[in-house]
Amino acid sequence: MHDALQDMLVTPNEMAAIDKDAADSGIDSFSLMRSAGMAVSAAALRLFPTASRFVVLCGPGNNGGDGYIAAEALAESGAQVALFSLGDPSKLRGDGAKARSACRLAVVDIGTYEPKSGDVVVDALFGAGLARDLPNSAQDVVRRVDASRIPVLAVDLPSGIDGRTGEVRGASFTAAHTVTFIAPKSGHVLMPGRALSGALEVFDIGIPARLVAARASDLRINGPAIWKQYAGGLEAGTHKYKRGHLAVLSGGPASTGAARLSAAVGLVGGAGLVTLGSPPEAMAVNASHLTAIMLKEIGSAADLGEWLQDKRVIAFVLGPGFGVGKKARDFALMLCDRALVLDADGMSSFQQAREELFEKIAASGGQVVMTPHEGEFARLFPEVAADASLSKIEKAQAAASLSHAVIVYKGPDTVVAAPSGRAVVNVNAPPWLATAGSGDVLAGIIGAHLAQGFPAFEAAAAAVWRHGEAGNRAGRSATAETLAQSIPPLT
Ligand SMILES: NC(=O)C1=CN([C@@H]2O[C@H](COP(=O)(O)OP(=O)(O)OC[C@H]3O[C@@H](n4cnc5c(N)ncnc54)[C@H](OP(=O)(O)O)[C@@H]3O)[C@@H](O)[C@H]2O)[C@@H](O)CC1
Ligand SMILES: Nc1ncnc2c1ncn2[C@@H]1O[C@H](COP(=O)(O)OP(=O)(O)O)[C@@H](O)[C@H]1O
Ligand SMILES: [K+]
Repeated sequence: MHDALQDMLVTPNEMAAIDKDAADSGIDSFSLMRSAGMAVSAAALRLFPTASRFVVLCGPGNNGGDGYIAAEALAESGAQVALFSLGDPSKLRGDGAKARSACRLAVVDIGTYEPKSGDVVVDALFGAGLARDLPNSAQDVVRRVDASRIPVLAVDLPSGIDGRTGEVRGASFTAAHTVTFIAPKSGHVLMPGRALSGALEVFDIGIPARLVAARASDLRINGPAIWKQYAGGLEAGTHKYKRGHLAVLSGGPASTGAARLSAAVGLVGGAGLVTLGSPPEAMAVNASHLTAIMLKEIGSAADLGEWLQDKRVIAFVLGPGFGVGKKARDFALMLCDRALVLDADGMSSFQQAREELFEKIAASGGQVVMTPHEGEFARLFPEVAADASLSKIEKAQAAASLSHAVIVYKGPDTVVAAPSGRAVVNVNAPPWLATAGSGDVLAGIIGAHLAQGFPAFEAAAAAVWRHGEAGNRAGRSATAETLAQSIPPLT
């Protein structure tokens, strides 16, 4: 596969540009539509061999055009097909009109469709061109189909999903399976679009890879291709300092567990050594719970300053259980020129002082990763969080640009974004990662990667992926402790 196409994600606008480039290069757009429609019909027959009737719902644009091609192909194969249209099919234009006239089935208004058991709905109402909320007549049919629980095969996107944001526009079908073309759209991987798309199949309708690659942005689905160049095997002659020294800063005596969890994960994640920096009053409790992790008393900024003289301490994790306040701010500002994971309390401490942090990150040139969940994101980037026009990807990109840090915007569809705009969306995380301490585990894996010399973006992307894999290995009863034991090796 062309390198630029590996795991690529496109927005509907980029898809439209690719489409136009294809037409300008002399490719017949109707032949693309025919390939798309044929792929849908093949998927319908393959996935639903016992369907008693395929109900093809066609919209007013090219998504509907794909539907007419699929309906004709299904009928040709001998299947029972019923065809419904949203709006007057005589108003179809261009390829859509051509597809309608090549379909010999009678078409009736969508308002008359009553779902019956044994039906399979082929949803070709709207795809990438959905520009506003679904019209009421489409929302009504979505509700009827939902209530009847008959399976839905979506063409390109479940109608109602915004292909850029993954959000529901009024209402959306819940598809068992979606056949999309050329590349997944961001709306297929962002929630709730990902959950509503069901299994996603990407079909190559024949647009040359060079045309697609020319429009490919720096947006990908997260996977090993992103970081594999930093995750090579260990050389036989390595030693623990070469593998990297990670430091994790502990909170006070009543809240030490989170930092110890990150520290333990740091070793599993591949750092050669991990030291827990502890305030004096928490030394005893930390000492009583540590074995392979080293312990150092770090009570004040002066202690930290002295420790920073040791350039072999490569990376730092600050935030888990640390406590919100001036000490966290002082420590964070001292660490901006190193490799730093600023998590939890480390970020929340800057709610009223973020400019100071962002300026320091910009001026210091370190490798800083921030890991907000939705609440922390809204605290640190309220104006971005409140902008309803932005997708989660765009929000993470805006936050990275504002803060000059790599942003890991956590959740079921974690987005990692760099200040340059480069971004990945993670898709391997199971819902049981939502368990107390799971974020501390993630911070520890990122720290381990930074200690090993990964650049911040790759460190974060690889960690989010390994965290997801750990969840899959640990299974549904995962706790932060079992997650920590289930992190897969880097290669
Ligand atoms: N990419 C490719 O190479 C290929 C793509 N292909 C297929 O093309 C699909 C994209 O086609 P598309 O651009 O015509 O968009 P589509 O989703 O059919 O909707 C647009 C129509 O709906 C209308 N409309 C929009 N929102 C509305 C609303 N809420 N309520 C009412 N109306 C609304 C809008 O009208 P307008 O907004 O202009 O008034 C317009 O008429 C893509 O998903 C894939 O299936 C394949 O054929 C193979 C090649
Ligand atoms: N529904 C979900 N599906 C997959 N991953 C999730 C889901 N909810 C949360 N996560 C992941 O679990 C982790 C939770 O981190 P965080 O919110 O900081 O929790 P904690 O503070 O309890 O450690 C994040 O990596 C997040 O992406
Ligand atoms: K659709």
